[in-house]
Amino acid sequence: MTSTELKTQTSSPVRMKNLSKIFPTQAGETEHVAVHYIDLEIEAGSMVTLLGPSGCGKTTTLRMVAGFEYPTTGTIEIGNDMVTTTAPNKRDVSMVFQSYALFPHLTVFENVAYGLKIKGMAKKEVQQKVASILDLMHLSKFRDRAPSHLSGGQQQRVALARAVVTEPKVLLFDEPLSNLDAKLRVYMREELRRIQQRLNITSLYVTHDQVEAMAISDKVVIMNNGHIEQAGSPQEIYEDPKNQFVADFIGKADFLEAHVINVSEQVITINLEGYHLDINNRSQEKYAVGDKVHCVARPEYWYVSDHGHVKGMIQKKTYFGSFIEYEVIIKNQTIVFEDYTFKINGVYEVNDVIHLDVKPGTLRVFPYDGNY
Ligand SMILES: Nc1ncnc2c1ncn2[C@@H]1O[C@H](COP(=O)(O)OP(=O)(O)OP(=O)(O)O)[C@@H](O)[C@H]1O
Repeated sequence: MTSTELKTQTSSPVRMKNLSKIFPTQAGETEHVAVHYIDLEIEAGSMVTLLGPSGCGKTTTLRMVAGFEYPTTGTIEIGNDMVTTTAPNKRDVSMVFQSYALFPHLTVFENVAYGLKIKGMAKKEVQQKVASILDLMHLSKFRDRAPSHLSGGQQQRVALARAVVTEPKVLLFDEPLSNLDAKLRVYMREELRRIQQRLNITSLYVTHDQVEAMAISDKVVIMNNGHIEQAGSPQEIYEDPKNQFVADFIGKADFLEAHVINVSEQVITINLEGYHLDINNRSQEKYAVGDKVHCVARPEYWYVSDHGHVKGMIQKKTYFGSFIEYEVIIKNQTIVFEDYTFKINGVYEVNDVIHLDVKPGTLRVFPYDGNY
């Protein structure tokens, strides 16, 4: 293989240890802890996404890995190199921005070639390498166009080509798809994941969009107030949220008030509006009989059953094409139930009384917190 062919890289992990960022006091304000002593590893060749509400510290974390901000405490390693305070251009990372940040006066080819020329690569090698990457990104036919003559999606592909052509150790994405319309976002996120996996580049991605995060990530990191609430595969985060914040932030969840009526090593039995439900006892929290708890249920885990544990009346029905969402009143609380089987099993109407059961092992309990 020549150096101009596209390689699947030997990737490097990124390790952040005890990383924090405290922005200094400004006039009239107290100092602000944007990132709060986090530990996080991005495994070699993997895609990790930072997800969380506005202001939770996602961008600041990304910028510390890029070298645009220096941490207040902690360290950042890329492979075997400690880069905590290394200048951005010396740490072998590339960043893809929401704004594309292409050079308007250069063609697509020249934009992608720029970083290689700066590195002093010979002209012939540059030609071959850029041609390979444009081919991989399905951009060859646009090579002589100016960025202004491309669509948003095409411009973002050029930005990605420019970021990966220099074979950086780490690729950083700062909400790269935010400017694209919904359909193009879906297409582009698939493209982006394909390229990241094809080139095996260790990547850190910041987004507000949880579906996007689930679709492209090996690991999703849920941040809140500068802390990591949970890091795990998309499935772990969705199916086994560690706390109320994660359960509430990812997907839909009912937070139902209930009381503990029995606790064994394996099972916590709760009383939900007079109905008794068994829940796997996997929580770190210790519960006692009489404790008030939140019982958290995902809407798609409920199903109608003649002998269902919980009886209620439908008060609202909404059609979403692939499922129907029912709001079911259970005495003083509402269970939201999404029925994906209605095209086979039939439809219920408002005021119908139904019995619901829930898929075993899918309910969670958390300590009662008036915020939910
Ligand atoms: N240069 C700065 N000086 C002072 N405070 C800052 C600075 N940059 C960010 N912050 C604050 O740090 C906190 C975290 O900001 P950050 O941009 O990392 O959040 P975010 O999760 O990326 O938010 P968003 O999703 O809105 O982009 C915010 O409260 C923000 O106001």
